Amino acid sequence: MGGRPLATNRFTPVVTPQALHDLVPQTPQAARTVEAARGRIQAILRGQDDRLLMLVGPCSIHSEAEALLYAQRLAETRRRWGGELELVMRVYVEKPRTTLGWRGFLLDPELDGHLDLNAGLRRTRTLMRAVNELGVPVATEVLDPNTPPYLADQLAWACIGARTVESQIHRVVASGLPCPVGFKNGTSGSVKVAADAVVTAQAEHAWWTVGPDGAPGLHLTPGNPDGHVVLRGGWDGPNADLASVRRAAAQLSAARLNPALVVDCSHANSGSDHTRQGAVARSVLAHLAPGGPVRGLMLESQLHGGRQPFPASGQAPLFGVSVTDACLSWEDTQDVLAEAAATVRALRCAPEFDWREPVA
Ligand SMILES: O=C[C@H](O)[C@H](O)COP(=O)(O)O
Ligand SMILES: C=C(OP(=O)(O)O)C(=O)O
Repeated sequence: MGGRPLATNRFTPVVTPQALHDLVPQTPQAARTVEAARGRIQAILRGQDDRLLMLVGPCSIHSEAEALLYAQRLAETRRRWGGELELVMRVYVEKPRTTLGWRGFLLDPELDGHLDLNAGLRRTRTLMRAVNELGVPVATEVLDPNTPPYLADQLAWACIGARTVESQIHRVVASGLPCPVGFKNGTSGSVKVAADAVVTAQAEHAWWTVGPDGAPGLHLTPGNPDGHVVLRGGWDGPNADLASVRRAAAQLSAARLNPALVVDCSHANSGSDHTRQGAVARSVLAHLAPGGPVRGLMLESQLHGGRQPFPASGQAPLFGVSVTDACLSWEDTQDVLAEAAATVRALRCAPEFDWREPVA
C-alpha cells in the first residue's frame, strides 16, 4: 500500500471496573436516587404515572463545577414541579461525532487531546454520584460499549443515539442495562431503526465485555423491557408534530410495542437552533393528550444559552456555556418546565380522547 505511513499504534492500560468502584464507591443516598427514579420512569413509560419525563441538561459535560451548579438548581426545580414532572439531568460525557471533534469528558476530561481515560472515568463516576446524591437522577448516552461496567449503577435513564441506533452491539448492550433506554430515531429520520432497536433490546443476548476484574467475559443479558423511541427529527426535518407522533406511535403499535415516545426538542427537531427548542416543546405540549403516546421531552440546556467555539489548547472555556451543541439558557429552560407542569395539571382535568383519530 502506498501513501502516508500510519502513526504508530499505542496502548494505555485502563483501570478495571472493580478498581473504579473501590475508588468511587456507590453510596446509599445515590443508590436510592437511582433506584427510585428508574421505577418512576418505568411507570411513566408504561402509562401508570401521568407525569412527564423531562430529560434536561447540557449537550455535553466539560466541567464538574458547572455540572454541579446546574444539578443544584435542578434539585430545587425538581422539588417545585415534582408532582407534574420527573426531572432527570443529562450528564452526557461521551459525544458521537458526525465526522471529527472532541469526543467528550470521559475520554478527554482536560479538553486538550491528552485522552486521560482513567481520570475521565474517575471524574465522571464521582460527578454522577454527586448529582445522584443531590437527589437528581442521571441520564446519559451510552456510546462506547466498554463504559457500562464502570458507570451503569449511576444511571436512571440511558440513550442509544441516532448514530449508533442501528448498531447490533449497542442494542445488545441496551439489553443488559439496568434502566429504561431511549433509542433515538436514525439521523436520516427513520423511526423504523429505533423500533427495531427496541425489539432487539427486549431479547436476551450475549455481550462480550469485561467483568469487574477487567477480565474479558460473556455477559448474558436479560433483555430490557423498557426500551422506547426518542423522536429527534432527521435529514428531512422535524418529527415533533402531531402527524409524525401519530405515525411513530402507530408504527410501534403495529410492531406490538408500547407506543411510548419521548420527543427531543433539540437536534433536527430544532434545526440545531437552541432558540427554537422552547417553541418545539410548546408545540408538543399543545398536542399532548391524556393517555397519548408522548411521555417525555428532552431539552439541551445549560446555565447560559448558546454555545462557544471549542476552546483552543490551554484556553479556559467560558463558564456555563456549551462547547458542543448550542443549549437553551437556564431561564428559558425554567419557562418551558413551568409550562410543561401547567400542561400536566390541565390534562388531569381533560377528558380522555382517542389520540389516534386525525383532527378534522
Ligand atoms: O448532541 C450532540 C451533537 O449533535 C452530536 O454529538 C453530533 O455533533 P457534531 O455533528 O458536531 O459532530
Ligand atoms: C448526540 C445526541 O443526540 P442525537 O443522537 O440525537 O444526535 C445527544 O442527545 O447528545
